[in-house]
Amino acid sequence: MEADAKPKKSGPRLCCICTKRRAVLKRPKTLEQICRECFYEVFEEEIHQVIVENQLFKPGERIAIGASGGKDSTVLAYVLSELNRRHNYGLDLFLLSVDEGITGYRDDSLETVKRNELQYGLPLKIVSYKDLYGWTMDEIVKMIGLKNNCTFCGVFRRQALDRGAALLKVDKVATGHNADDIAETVLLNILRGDIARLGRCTSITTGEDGPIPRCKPFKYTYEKEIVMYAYFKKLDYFSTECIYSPNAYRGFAREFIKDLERIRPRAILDIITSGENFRISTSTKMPEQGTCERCGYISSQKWCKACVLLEGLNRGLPKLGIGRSRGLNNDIKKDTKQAGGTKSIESKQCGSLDF
Ligand SMILES: Nc1ncnc2c1ncn2[C@@H]1O[C@H](COP(=O)(O)OP(=O)(O)OP(=O)(O)O)[C@@H](O)[C@H]1O
Repeated sequence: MEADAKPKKSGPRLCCICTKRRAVLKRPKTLEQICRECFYEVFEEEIHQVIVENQLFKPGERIAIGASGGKDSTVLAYVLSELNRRHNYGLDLFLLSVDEGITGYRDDSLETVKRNELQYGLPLKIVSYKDLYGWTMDEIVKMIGLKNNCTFCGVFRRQALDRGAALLKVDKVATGHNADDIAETVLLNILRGDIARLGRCTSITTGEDGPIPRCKPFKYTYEKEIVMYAYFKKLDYFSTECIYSPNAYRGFAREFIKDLERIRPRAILDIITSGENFRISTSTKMPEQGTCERCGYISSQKWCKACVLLEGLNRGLPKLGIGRSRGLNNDIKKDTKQAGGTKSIESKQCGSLDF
């Protein structure tokens, strides 16, 4: 080194978007070093673009936000109400919570949602498994144990959200499913060979043929960015995992995706794109949509999954609706010589593979 060549002073790294303010974070999706203000802007703007490009909402619509009190739905409620104001979407927003009856988990997270109701000025409706089905998850777990309890919870929650949405008379339900959730579900559906669900799990809007459509404004939003946003904005959310969720298979898929993301952040978006581009062979038998003969809810079987599971619980035979090849619908089918012979590809072990 020459005597007069002094090492350059390295000042604070500047945000690579505005090039003015100091960079305080590395954006997980792109690894760009950016400032807090630019992070808020790109985060919110990307969600706005997704909403506009996919025409998720129409002016004047009533929208229920599925609010669990967790980070995703809390950020969704906050960002949707901000965007609604800023861009004049003209939406009537509501918070809709399902109380599964899990002591030490949902009761605490619902307290968070009640605070969010005041913080964001969004009316809240709570529907409970106890009122709808006569059972809390605590009671179900007491009867069936920890194995398969997610099946009950997932199936009941799906229907409970629809029923709550009907009570609120909303046009659509928006949920906080994020890009990581969707990539994980693509992978799980491939691993299980679940073609029907693989075909629809990447759709940003689902259930348009059912009672109330659902949409996922966070389809392309990374979980790490949601956590960062909630942290910097100091949003009030509940961060404990469900005490009854020992779903190891899903856990492995989640870890695998996190490992891929560490090496290559784009992996999450690429898995979603792969899921979107799968083509279902025309010879694959798909379930036909009908209505449950018992409760009138959408179902591809004689009875919907919730009624089958409930019947099992009430008869003291909780395994009745679990699994693929056995179960009440098959008994019903046999009894009534229902249309057929097609093996059901609807009844899977994990209740949350469908959004
Ligand atoms: N009990 C509930 N009541 C209302 N909506 C719910 C409930 N549980 C889940 N949801 C909706 O489904 C989405 C995905 O739920 P999931 O159980 O995968 O939780 P998550 O990914 O941890 O999301 P969150 O951080 O919002 O809890 C949530 O973001 C929310 O919109």
